[in-house]
Amino acid sequence: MFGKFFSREPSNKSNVETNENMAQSTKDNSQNTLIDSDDSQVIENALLQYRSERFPQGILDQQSKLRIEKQSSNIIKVSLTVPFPCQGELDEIAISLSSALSKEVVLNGLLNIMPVRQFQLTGSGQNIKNIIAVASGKGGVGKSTTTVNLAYALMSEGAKVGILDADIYGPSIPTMLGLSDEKPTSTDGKYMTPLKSHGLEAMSIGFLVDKDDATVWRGPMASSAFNQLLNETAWSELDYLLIDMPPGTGDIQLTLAQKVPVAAAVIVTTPQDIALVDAGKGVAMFDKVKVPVLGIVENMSYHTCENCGHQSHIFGQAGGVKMAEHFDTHLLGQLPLNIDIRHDADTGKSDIIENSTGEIAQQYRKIARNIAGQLYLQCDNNSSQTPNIEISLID
Ligand SMILES: Nc1ncnc2c1ncn2[C@@H]1O[C@H](COP(=O)(O)OP(=O)(O)OP(=O)(O)O)[C@@H](O)[C@H]1O
Repeated sequence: MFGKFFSREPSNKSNVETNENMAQSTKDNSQNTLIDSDDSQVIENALLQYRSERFPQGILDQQSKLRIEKQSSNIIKVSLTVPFPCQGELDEIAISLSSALSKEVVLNGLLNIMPVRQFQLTGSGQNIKNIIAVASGKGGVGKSTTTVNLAYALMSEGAKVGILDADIYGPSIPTMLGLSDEKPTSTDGKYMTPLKSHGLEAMSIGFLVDKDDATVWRGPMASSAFNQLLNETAWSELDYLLIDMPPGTGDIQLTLAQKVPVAAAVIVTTPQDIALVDAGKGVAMFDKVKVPVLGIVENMSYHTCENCGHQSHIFGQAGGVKMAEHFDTHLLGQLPLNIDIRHDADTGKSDIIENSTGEIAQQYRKIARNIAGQLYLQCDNNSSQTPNIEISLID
């Protein structure tokens, strides 16, 4: 995978101070903790040349700072600034570097996320960098389950994340986060403190009123309840706030999409024809209010038999792929119909937090990286600029 990265050609970036020079300058002081300049060159070249779906123009961009430290004779620690959460991808690069150098290489991403449409909470000075709406045209496709798991997955990738449950008519987030018996409190009588599950901040109408009361609300009432939830919650400084939108594409959804400074939207669907038609309406709705759609997550795409490993496509096959092509958007990922996903959602557990390198967690984490990466690529103007790399070598 990394064959092409390990050529020893000198970097053509004039502003890159070579590790050899830096190594030379510190050599006399700390001979035994000094990093081998060959190792450092291999790491630098690998990162400079690294390309992926999420980093078509390279992982070291204009703001990148690369720091290469030797932790012990056999461990090299590398920190680099990244424009969106992608720790899982850095871990994969680290594995390849470790095997190439026969030393343990640890890659640590320092987040430098540019806000696309920053939301400032009135009176608190706190900012939410990016609000992402998660929507589905049709109910029951697993939108809330996917929102919760993607929020945990973004956290596992390194981001600070919150969830706002805008599914006023059927708030399921409290149950999915294991917070159904909790009530928010307020320290100043003005703002509600969001509830937390494994560090994920959450607010839902389900924390405040009885489920049955909310289901009879009409449009304006639902809309004002939603505004209160967003504006009267004392969110921390968040990188991403995911909004679990009510299912459908009617007036309520349209009003919500217009009222909130949503940076982008993600559409969840199953591969069934009927769900896909409705998901298409979701794409059209966001187009209408000029909110970029980052792509489609196909949920319940396939089921893998626990006994023989056979994959069956219970709800049809390739629907999400066709839909993404039709709407000229991205298929952000496909998730299995899986009993653990259902069990976690019903019992308020999170396999992603408890086993962040497990198979299901890796699937959600990859989609989370695709979402954050697409937001960066589609909406951030700096993404195409030439790298200006600062490299420091610490001994
Ligand atoms: N990938 C999956 N594998 C197994 N079960 C799933 C999966 N995704 C969702 N589910 C289950 O499907 C049911 C519906 O999911 P969920 O409530 O997330 O759907 P929704 O689209 O948000 O529904 P609504 O539109 O009614 O709010 C839940 O019981 C959930 O546990």
